[in-house]
This record gives sequence, structure tokens and C-alpha cells, in this order.
Amino acid sequence: MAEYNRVSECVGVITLRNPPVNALSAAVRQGIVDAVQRALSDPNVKSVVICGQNGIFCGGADIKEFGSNMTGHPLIPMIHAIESANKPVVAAIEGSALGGGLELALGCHYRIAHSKARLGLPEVSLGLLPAAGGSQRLPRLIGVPAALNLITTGRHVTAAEALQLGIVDQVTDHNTVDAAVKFALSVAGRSLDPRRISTHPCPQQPDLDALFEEVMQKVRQSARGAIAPIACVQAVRAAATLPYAQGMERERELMATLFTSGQARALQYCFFAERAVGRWRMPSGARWDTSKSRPVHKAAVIGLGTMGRGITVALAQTGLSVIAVETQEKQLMEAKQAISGMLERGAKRRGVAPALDGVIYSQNIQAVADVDLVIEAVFEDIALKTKVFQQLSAVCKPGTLLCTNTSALDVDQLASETPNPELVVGMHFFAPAHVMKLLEVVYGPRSSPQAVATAMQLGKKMGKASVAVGNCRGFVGNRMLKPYIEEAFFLLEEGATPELVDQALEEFGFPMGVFRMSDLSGLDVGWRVRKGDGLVEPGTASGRFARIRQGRRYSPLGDLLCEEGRFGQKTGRGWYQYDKPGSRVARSDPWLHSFLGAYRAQHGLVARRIDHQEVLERCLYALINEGFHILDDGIAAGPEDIDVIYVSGYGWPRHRGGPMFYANMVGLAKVLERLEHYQQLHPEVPHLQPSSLLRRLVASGSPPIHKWGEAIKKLHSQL
Ligand SMILES: CCCCCCCCCCCCC/C=C/C(=O)SCCNC(=O)CCNC(=O)[C@H](O)C(C)(C)COP(=O)(O)OP(=O)(O)OC[C@H]1O[C@@H](n2cnc3c(N)ncnc32)[C@H](O)[C@@H]1OP(=O)(O)O
Repeated sequence: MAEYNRVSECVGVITLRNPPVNALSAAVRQGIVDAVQRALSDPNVKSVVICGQNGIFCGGADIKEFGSNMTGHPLIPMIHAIESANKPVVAAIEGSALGGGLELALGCHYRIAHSKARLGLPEVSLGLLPAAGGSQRLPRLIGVPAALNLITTGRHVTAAEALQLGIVDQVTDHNTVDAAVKFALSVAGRSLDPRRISTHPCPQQPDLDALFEEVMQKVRQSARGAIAPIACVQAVRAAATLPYAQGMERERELMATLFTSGQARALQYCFFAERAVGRWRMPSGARWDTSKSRPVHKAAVIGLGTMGRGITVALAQTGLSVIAVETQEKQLMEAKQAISGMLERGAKRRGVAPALDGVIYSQNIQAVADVDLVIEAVFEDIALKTKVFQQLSAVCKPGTLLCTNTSALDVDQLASETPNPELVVGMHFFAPAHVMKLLEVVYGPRSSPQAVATAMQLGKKMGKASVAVGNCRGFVGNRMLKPYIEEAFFLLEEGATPELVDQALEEFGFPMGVFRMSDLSGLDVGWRVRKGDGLVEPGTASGRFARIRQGRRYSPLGDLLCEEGRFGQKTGRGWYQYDKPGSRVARSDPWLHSFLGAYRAQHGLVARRIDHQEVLERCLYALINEGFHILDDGIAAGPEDIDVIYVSGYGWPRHRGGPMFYANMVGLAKVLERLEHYQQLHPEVPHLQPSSLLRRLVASGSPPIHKWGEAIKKLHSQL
């Protein structure tokens, strides 16, 4: 797991070998310890180089080991042994040096990086801190402010930035190991004392207390309840104020708290879930590893409203050539200007040239004749979309993939309007499409595995968390959102305020509560859907029956607000009030409170005290319950798919792992018991009726989340 060779007579080269990322498993740690020992005891060896095989230095500690009893040689003494070696040790960094990988490099006396390498201490994103001395060495090397930035955000830096910060000593465009060996030869025999970072004091920093106070305040605000970023600040503070040995002790104490925390489990689950969703499978048995994607060189977007513009930018930024079609000249010109602006701003942020020439604008759908894939993003109207699909089928070359960005319409129905339904899939982007990470790839019963593979591949290329899901109303994300929003409306009827509901959800970790979120996305969106579903009834009927529609409890509160012209932020009024239309600062609105009072009086509802726990249980368990229905229906292949969708697209706090992971943490029996409790109180609310899958999982002993897949298969086979 770590290979040792002697090169150029007197340089010992230690190569980490643990594909795919050379993680520091027990075997690798032991291999390094043994190899260092060999190099130091060989009188012919004057210096040592540590590198990784296959163009990657090291992706850090082996995260899979964190869930088990960690055995084997510990990381910290291993790194100390390297730092205290009496021969120079040079890290040759190619690919990535992350987490424990960078901590290992910081224990070396010198670091040489390839120009394309990326370095970072991303432990915070796994609910941890750099606890192999990273929180103590990095501030000593690059100063407190820069180290705080890197450690609390976990961001990866380029080799150029690492050089500028002083993390690496040299950057090369050539073979890194050769450069490191040459360098190691040149420094053999030099004094190593100044190169042992742990012996340095932290660079002086004026007004240290004020700096830490300011950073801590910022971190608390953005952490939304996550504990690791705060522990990271505390650890760096120890580096700045304590001798190294005491700082290490503090680092260990803080890590001990984080290591066994539910948040660390949740964040590490997210890490693996994000990778697991790439290994998609369909109920037909088609899978990621047996379905070949088609190359996409040229794509088209039809309809350049907000979504179409964002999709065009996302596609163009991957280097694809894009035909952007909008039939109205004025809209086309406006879209061109907006898209160019977005491309320019994005390119500036990323330090690259804007892909302006990659987009060709046209008013004529014939322009898409030779593209490999089209994404339709016209208005959400089935007749219009059907017409577009029929035109595309006539215009496009054979084999062109036809994708719809619909969020609410039936992908199967659209597919059935084309001569080649196997070429049709949904690509459900989230606004703004060039920013939001999530992409639901929606397959119907007739979508070909190749079409799904191509859309998933394209999503990956665009940097999206792409999740393949089956076709149903609302797909996965919006389908689960419906009971969540409905419960929030019911809570208002029963005595809550938008402020109370939002506060409970924001304290849970959502960036925005349900009402602030509705104001942002526009109340008229849901109104239009409810109208289409025949749920909206005009008039002022009162009493219980006025709140039953299609046989189930219904709250017309959202409709009534829309009738008042309160569409949210864009009209300056919604569940909150805003200084002016478009303004973002939500303020409590006395009008809304008296409106709620009058509504309750009209319907004979007596307001009662509702606490945060009830808000969370009713909104979140209703959403989770729908997630179980989705799993039972086979719309999502596993809980990871649902969790990735919620964490990357719906603001579910990552440190709580996603709704299904959260249910697993709370305990399935408890979720079931609370749903039963609320269902008894509200028998006219079907979404509180526990899903049969949840019941069956509890009856089968509540298996842990990684065993749900197996359990679901077994339960289905027993049906
Ligand atoms: C009682 C309490 C006691 C407490 C005390 C405990 C003391 C313990 C002390 C230990 C101190 C440890 C301190 C160090 C901690 C760490 O190092 S944590 C890990 C930090 N590293 C990372 O976060 C990097 C994670 N990896 C990546 O970002 C990327 O994988 C990559 C390296 C940039 C490569 O990207 P890419 O090429 O796109 O490949 P991927 O698809 O992401 O990955 C390929 C597969 O590799 C798996 N993998 C990646 N990294 C790791 C890892 N570090 N460990 C295990 N596995 C890893 C990844 O999951 C992929 O596999 P699949 O999931 O099977 O697809």
C-alpha cells in the first residue's frame, strides 16, 4: 500500500498506492511508517520523496474507516515521525492533496506541486476538523487569517494560490516526482530545523481577539447549526494562542466531540450519497454501468425565459456549442443580452474567457436540425409543449435526444406525442439553472437507457448533482414539497404565524422557512397549479366544509392571498411585507395577522399555541412520509437519491443528511408513532397517513438506512 524505491542512488521514494485516491487507510499508514523507517535507516539515502500513484497525491484519511473501529498505526505519530526525520522529506503533489493528505504534506519539510494540483483541508464538509495537526500547522505556515479561511470553508486552492499563500515551495508544469527528486537532492544535508512547521510560532497578528470574534460571528451565521465550522475556529485559535503540544491536545479534544457526532455521520453520508446517485438504475433493470451515453457536441435550448437562459449558460459553460431559440424577436434580443451578461460574470469569477461565441441565437426552430440534444424550456402548458415536441421530431436529425424542463407536466404524455418516445427524458433544472446544483433526470417507461445515460452524463459535465428519477406528478422534489407546504398552511389555520413556522424551520437549518421561500418563488405559481387541479373556488364560504376539497382537507389561505394580489416579493406583499416590489427583506405584516384572525373567525377555528416541535414534526414528517411512498413506488431507486435531491436543491441542511437520513437518525418507529398521532387528530389529511413502506420497515426491525434497499426488495418480493 506504500511502495519504497531508491532512485538517483540516494533518494528514497515512497509511493502511496491505494486507488482511486490513495486514501490513508490503515494499510497505507503502515506502509508509510515502514517505508520511512527504511529510508531513514539506509545510510545511502540522503533525502526522501513522498508521492502518490496514478497522478494523485492523496485524498486524505479513508472516510470509510470512520464508521468502524479505527485500528492500525495512527496518523498523528506517523506525521510527527516524518517531520522529525533527520533527512529532508519532500512531498510531490500531483492531482489532489486533501485533508489528511495535505496534513501529511505539511509534516514534510518541503512541498512541490504540479500546476494542476488542488490542495485543501475539506474536513469541515465532513463534519470534522483537520485533526492530524492540520489545524495547528497551517496557521503557523500561512498565518491565522488565511488558515481560518481555508479550514472553515474547506475550499480547495489551486497550486498557484498555494504557492502564493506559502503552502508549497515550488510549482512545476513537468513531472512532479522528477522535480521533487531533483529538489530533494539539492537540499540534502541542509538544516531541517527551520522546515519543521510545528516548531514555528504563528505569524504575529494584530488584534487577535477582535479577528477571532469577527470570524466566529460570521461562521456561526453561515453554519446554520453546523458545529464543525465553529470547532475549526476554536482549533485555529488554539494554534494562535497556545504552544504546539497544547494546541494539539485542544485539536484532539475538539475532534473527539465531532468525530462521533450525528452531524459528522450525516455529512459523511452525504459525501457517499452524492457519489452513489451516479450509479443509477431503472426499474427495467437498466443501469449506469451497462448503458452507454451518446456523445453530445451540440445542444439546443427552446424558449429563453428565466429557465431557458440559465440552461443555455450552464450548457455553454461546459464548452458545448448551443443553439438558443426564441420565436419572438424582442424576447430573443433581451435573452441574448441577459445570457451574455451571465456568461461574462461567470467567466470573470472563474478567471476564464466567456463562452460568448459558443451560443448561436435563432428565431427559427429549423436551426436545431443538426444538434445532438434539445432541452425544451417553454411555458408550462401541455398543448404548447406538445406542439414544440412535434416540431422538434420533424426538424431534428434522427437520434436527437429530446428533453423537457417541465416541473409539473407528464413526461410520458409528451413522449407519446413523438414518434420516438425512447429518445425523450425530463431534465428538470432548478432556478437559476446555471447556479443551482440539482438536476432531476426524469425517465418514463419508454425512455431508453441510452437517453438516461446521456442526460446523466451531461448533468455531470455541467457540475450538477444529477439524480435519475421515475415519472410522477412533481417527480421527487416537488412531490415531497406538497405535503410540507400543506401542513404549513394547516398550522396557520390552527394558530401559527408565518414567522413562527419559518423560525422553527430556519432553526432546524433551512436557509429559509416555507413562507419566506414561497414569497421568493412567487405565490402565484402554486395558485396556477391549484387552479389547474380544480381546487380553487371563488367566494367566501365558511366553516369546515369550505375547507374540504376533493374529499380531503384543503386550506384556501394561499388562494385568498393571491386574490388580494399578494404574490410575494415581486409584488412587495405576500406572507410578509417588503419595502418595495422585488425587495428581499421580509418584514412581519400586521395586515396578514389580522387577515389570519378574520379567516379563523369566519371558519370557526380557535387559535391554539403551536410550538416548534409540532411545526417540525408535521411539516417534516409529512414530507418524509411522501419520501417513503416514493421509494415504495420505485420513483426513486434509494434513500440517497431523495436525500441528494433535498440537500442540493431544496435547502435541506446538509449536516442533517437529507430527509430520509434524518428519519433514520430520529428513528423510524418514532416517525411512525408521530405520524399516527397526527393522523388521529387530522383524519381528513391523507398525507399524514403513514406509508405502508414505513410501517413495514418498522415491523421488520427498522433496518439502518444503508440496508433499506435490501429490505425494500425483500418486502416487495413478499407482496
Ligand atoms: C472516540 C473519538 C475519538 C476521536 C479521535 C479520532 C481521531 C482520528 C484522527 C484522524 C484524523 C484524521 C484527519 C483527517 C481527516 C481527513 O482526511 S477526512 C478526508 C478529507 N478528504 C476529503 O474530503 C476528500 C474527499 N475526496 C474528494 O474530494 C474527491 O474524491 C477527490 C479526491 C477530489 C477526487 O475526486 P474525483 O476524481 O471526482 O473522484 P470521486 O468520485 O470523488 O471519488 C472516487 C472514489 O473515491 C472515494 N473516495 C474519495 N475520497 C475518499 C476518502 N478520503 N476516503 C475514502 N474514499 C474516498 C469516493 O467515495 C469514490 O468512490 P465511490 O463512492 O465508490 O464512487
